[in-house]
Amino acid sequence: IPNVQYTDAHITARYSYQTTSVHRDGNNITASPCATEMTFRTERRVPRLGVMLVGWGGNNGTTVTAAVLANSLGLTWSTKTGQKKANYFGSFLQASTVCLGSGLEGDVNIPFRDLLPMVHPNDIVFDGWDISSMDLGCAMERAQVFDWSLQEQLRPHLSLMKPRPSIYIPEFIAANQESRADNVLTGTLADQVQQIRADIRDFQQSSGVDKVIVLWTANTERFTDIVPGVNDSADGLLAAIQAGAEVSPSSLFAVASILEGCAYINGSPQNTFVPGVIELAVQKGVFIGGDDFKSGQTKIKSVLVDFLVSAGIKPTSIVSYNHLGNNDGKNLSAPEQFRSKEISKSNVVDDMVQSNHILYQPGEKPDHCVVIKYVPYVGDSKRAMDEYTSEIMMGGTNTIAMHNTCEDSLLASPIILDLVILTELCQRVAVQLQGEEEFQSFHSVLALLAFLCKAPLVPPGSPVINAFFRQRACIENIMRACLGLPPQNYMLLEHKLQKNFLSHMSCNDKVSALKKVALVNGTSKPLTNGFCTHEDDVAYAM
Ligand SMILES: NC(=O)c1ccc[n+]([C@@H]2O[C@H](COP(=O)([O-])OP(=O)(O)OC[C@H]3O[C@@H](n4cnc5c(N)ncnc54)[C@H](O)[C@@H]3O)[C@@H](O)[C@H]2O)c1
Ligand SMILES: O=P([O-])([O-])O[C@@H]1[C@@H](O)[C@H](O)[C@@H](O)[C@H](O)[C@@H]1O
Repeated sequence: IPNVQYTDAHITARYSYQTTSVHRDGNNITASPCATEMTFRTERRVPRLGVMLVGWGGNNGTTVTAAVLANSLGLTWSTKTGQKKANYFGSFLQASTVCLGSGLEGDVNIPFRDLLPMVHPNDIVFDGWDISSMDLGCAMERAQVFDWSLQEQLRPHLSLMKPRPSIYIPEFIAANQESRADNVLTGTLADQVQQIRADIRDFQQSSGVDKVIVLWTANTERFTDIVPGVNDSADGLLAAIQAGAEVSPSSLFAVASILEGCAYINGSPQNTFVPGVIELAVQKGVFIGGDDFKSGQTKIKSVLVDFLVSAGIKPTSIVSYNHLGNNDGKNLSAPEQFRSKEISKSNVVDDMVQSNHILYQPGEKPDHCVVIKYVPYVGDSKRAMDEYTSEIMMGGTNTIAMHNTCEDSLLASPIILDLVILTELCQRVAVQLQGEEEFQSFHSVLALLAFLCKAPLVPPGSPVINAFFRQRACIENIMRACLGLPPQNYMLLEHKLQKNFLSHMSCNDKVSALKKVALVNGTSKPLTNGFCTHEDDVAYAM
């Protein structure tokens, strides 16, 4: 296809970025179509990826590591409801599909992961840190997430995995975590940052991975005050660390990762990314992303409120209650740590509410209440109850109530995989604007991860989008752009006119044969037959 070129090294696609520029002059609004010509270039070689988890011995850390091991070993196990098989349900890359387009046979849907060459979770190598010294076999048992018959198969492998000693500053997490802290670094903050950097290098060298991504899935910290001269600039932050000023463990890990050239993702709600961290990431051209995995109640909220507001129904009261008994819940039972979570769970409706000035006056928003209670007996099985009350036509009200029970770590673990795999893919994408020589990468603040986060971190001045399907379409359409394919428009005009014009469409069907290239371990060779499944370790390219 003329606008896409395949070499062994790259997929290079010329793309016309079509937008609508709007100018408002009083009550007059002018909308003009715009086209920005650009070229997307994607490296095709998929690297061997190492993921270092901060909080590796926690429920999420052990669960995601164990799940990858179970999938890579193809494990099955017996339960009271029958035989279970390892899978990646809950990962949008591994377990959801996209409509590639339509042909004479109708829509063609393919696995999301097959749009572009990307890391397969089975191939990820894990390592990490924890303030608890417990090996991952015992930590898996402590987490109480997996069936016993599965744990027995996994334990011999996981027991060999031991978290590295970590940075521990008690004031940042709940006091009830102190009994866990038997695996902590000593020395100055600068010494500890150097140790974390050495750990990253040691892991890369000993494991033989090509690149490392660091992800925080340790406990939620209290928010950090932004202090001029301490954390409001990169230089100030580096000097503050040398001087031993107050810097949170999560920010210290971010600094260490960035200085080692490793992307850093924050799966918790605290403000790890103080201005100094963001500036350092931009200076070093390293990706950062977060905050707070969007896994359960908040994910549903970003769908339900979008549906209600888009349908012209006015949510006026949202109450999100849940209780859980895992260690995360224990940490969140402390006020300052709960406050961090309350903030990230509360801001998720802002963009949808602000988009509809018919329903809401400027500054008006629904009542929104977040409650989290710690009930040890229920463990990782979070019980969530939500109530959405809305105004409907002519003074009517509509109340939606829902109850949602799940193992919280089995919701978060696939999110962790999507975060690191999408981040690694973005590290291989570059964009050249027409008329410019150089190719540029995405901004260091990787806003594309918004789909996976409760409180998306975006580049300064960028809009924060929380609406679930807008976020998902953003990822899909950017990946389509890398293939030179237009965004999905869902118009299906070919079926809506009096005369069906399918036969007149100058599209793929007219192209003698889609150039399909099998991508096997980074090399490429022409396919001899039709599309293959991912299980054949191929990706599609047209
Ligand atoms: N569905 C979910 O599970 C979900 C969703 C969104 C966000 N989160 C967030 O993910 C994080 C982890 O959740 P979890 O259920 O795995 O919690 P967890 O308490 O089971 O695990 C956290 C781990 O971090 C360790 N830790 C604490 N401070 C540390 C430090 N400074 N360095 C290294 N390790 C440290 C703890 O020892 C523990 O093993 C929490 O912040 C939680 O709020 C979880
Ligand atoms: O993802 P979600 O269900 O909206 O939010 C969850 C909270 O409700 C839960 O109490 C907390 O322990 C998890 O860390 C997660 O943040």
